[in-house]
Amino acid sequence: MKIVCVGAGSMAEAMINGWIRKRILRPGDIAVMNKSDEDRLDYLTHEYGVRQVNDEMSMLEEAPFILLAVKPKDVKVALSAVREFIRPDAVILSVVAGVSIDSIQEAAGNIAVARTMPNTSAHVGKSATGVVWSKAVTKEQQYEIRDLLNSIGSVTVVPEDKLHGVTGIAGSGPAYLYLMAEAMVEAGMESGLEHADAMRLVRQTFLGAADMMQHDDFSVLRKRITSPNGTTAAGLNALIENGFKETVHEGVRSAVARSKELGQEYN
Ligand SMILES: NC(=O)C1=CN([C@@H]2O[C@H](COP(=O)(O)OP(=O)(O)OC[C@H]3O[C@@H](n4cnc5c(N)ncnc54)[C@H](OP(=O)(O)O)[C@@H]3O)[C@@H](O)[C@H]2O)C=CC1
Ligand SMILES: O=C(O)[C@@H]1CCC=N1
Repeated sequence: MKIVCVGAGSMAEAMINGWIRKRILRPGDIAVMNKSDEDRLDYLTHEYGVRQVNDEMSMLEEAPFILLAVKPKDVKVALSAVREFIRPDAVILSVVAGVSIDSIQEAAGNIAVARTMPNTSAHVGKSATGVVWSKAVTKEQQYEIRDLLNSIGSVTVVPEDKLHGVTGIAGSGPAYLYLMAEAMVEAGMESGLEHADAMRLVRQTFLGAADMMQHDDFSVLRKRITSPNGTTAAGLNALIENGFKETVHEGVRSAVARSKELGQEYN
């Protein structure tokens, strides 16, 4: 047993899928537990081959890593139910928004904690993950954690207070892009495109742009598309005049503020 997932929802599944697809962990290395949704656990076992803790809390005693993937409001109750079974030399890998290392250690006992902020692109091994670890995390454990996180995407080590910003642009970030994509499909259909065609065109536009973004600054890429007085200039001017950048700033600011609120509410 390598890792027990306390919480088996969207984020846990994305990471499990990434780890298994990237062969960093075998299904049998992973066990899952949640609050009450047994059908969910059966789905994860059927889909990925992972094990279920059920009442065998002794599985936690075998695990060098515990993935904490419950909602902030559930952290204290979830950890109080498992703390006596967590190995003293284990590391809690938390993906919980806002909840500090200190709060997790207070609820779990003085266990080493790595606080991370991934996103659901972990499903396809392309998460943008921020991480910070408590002093008790050994160098060896840091390497293992980096392997676990690198296998599902990129890893950025930040001071703990910067994880709010990571949450604002990366943890929540994919949702902003999906909203933009939805709006582009709707607008494409308004221009007369069939839904299926608009979906295919928007998907490929995002896919191509994401690849291009690996090689050049975003403003350089944008300028290469913007012919003087052309269609892109018309589109960008309308977006900017209608407050597009301010709106994006406001969205990120709101997510960052909510992350800080969660920290205050549940620390
Ligand atoms: N979704 C995302 O894109 C991201 C989420 N996160 C963070 O990941 C965490 C989980 O989010 P997400 O996966 O979306 O949430 P979900 O609601 O999908 O999953 C929450 C899980 O926690 C379980 N749970 C609740 N209470 C307990 C408990 N006492 N003991 C054990 N398990 C419990 C639930 O079980 P049950 O179903 O039985 O109630 C469920 O499996 C959050 O803290 C979130 O901030 C971080 C980055 C991205
Ligand atoms: O929306 C949330 O609170 C979680 C954390 C980042 C993405 N989803």
